[in-house]
Amino acid sequence: MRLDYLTIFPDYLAPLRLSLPGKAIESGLLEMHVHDVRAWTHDKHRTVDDTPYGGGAGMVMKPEPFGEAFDELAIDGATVIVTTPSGEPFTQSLARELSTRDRLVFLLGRYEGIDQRVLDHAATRAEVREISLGDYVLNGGEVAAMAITEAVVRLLPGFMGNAESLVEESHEDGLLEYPVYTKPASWRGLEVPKVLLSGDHKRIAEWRHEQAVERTSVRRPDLLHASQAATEWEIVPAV
Ligand SMILES: N#Cc1c(-c2ccc3ccn(Cc4ccccn4)c3c2)n[nH]c1N
Repeated sequence: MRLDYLTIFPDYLAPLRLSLPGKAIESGLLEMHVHDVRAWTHDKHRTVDDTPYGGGAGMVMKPEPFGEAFDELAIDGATVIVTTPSGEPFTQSLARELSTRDRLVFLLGRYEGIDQRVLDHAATRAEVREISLGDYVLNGGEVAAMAITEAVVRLLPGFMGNAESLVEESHEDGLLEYPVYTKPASWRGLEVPKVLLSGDHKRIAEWRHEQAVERTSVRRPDLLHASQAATEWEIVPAV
């Protein structure tokens, strides 16, 4: 998978190189290219923003630098991800869908956002997905891009050593994860649940499922209702 990021804060994404194991990049499983949008400006001040048509507060990111970047980077056929508070919610299911793509090109806005014509033009050349990290307002798209990147890349075949753990994770089966424990068996008067020390794998699996259902019903009843609704209507998830 190739990842491209168009941002005015390229250093913001530097930690991704730490969190995405270098071996994944060295092995060619992953290519990561971060681009400063100002590279495609031509004025002395390297201007990337201007006042909004129609008035209003703040500034809007100009279309020309993005257009020239699209041409030079040849984004045709890629999946363009625009992080924005007005996007579709980012979910594990969407992470799984994006992990099937060969190339993701992230457009990371600042100010009040990117001129809409950038997205409209991109849509004539690539798949465009406007994605929101959640219902709160950030100052730009970089944080969301890092979260989306980590959630997607870890699903790539061969990236995580133990593929089995991916299946048991929160949200993969529609439930939150069960509580986990490790040594010592007794710590500050707190004991590990005895069932986990029993060696009875069937009972352990049952206990873990019960814990996941209980945790989900308390913290995220919406996830339970969604799965119940799916069951009632026998919705067959897209494969
Ligand atoms: N994903 C995501 C986001 C963002 C996000 C993403 C990109 C930009 C580019 C500029 N801003 C500031 C801004 C503030 C107000 C209205 C519009 N834009 C962004 C915010 N906020 N919250 C999320 N879940």
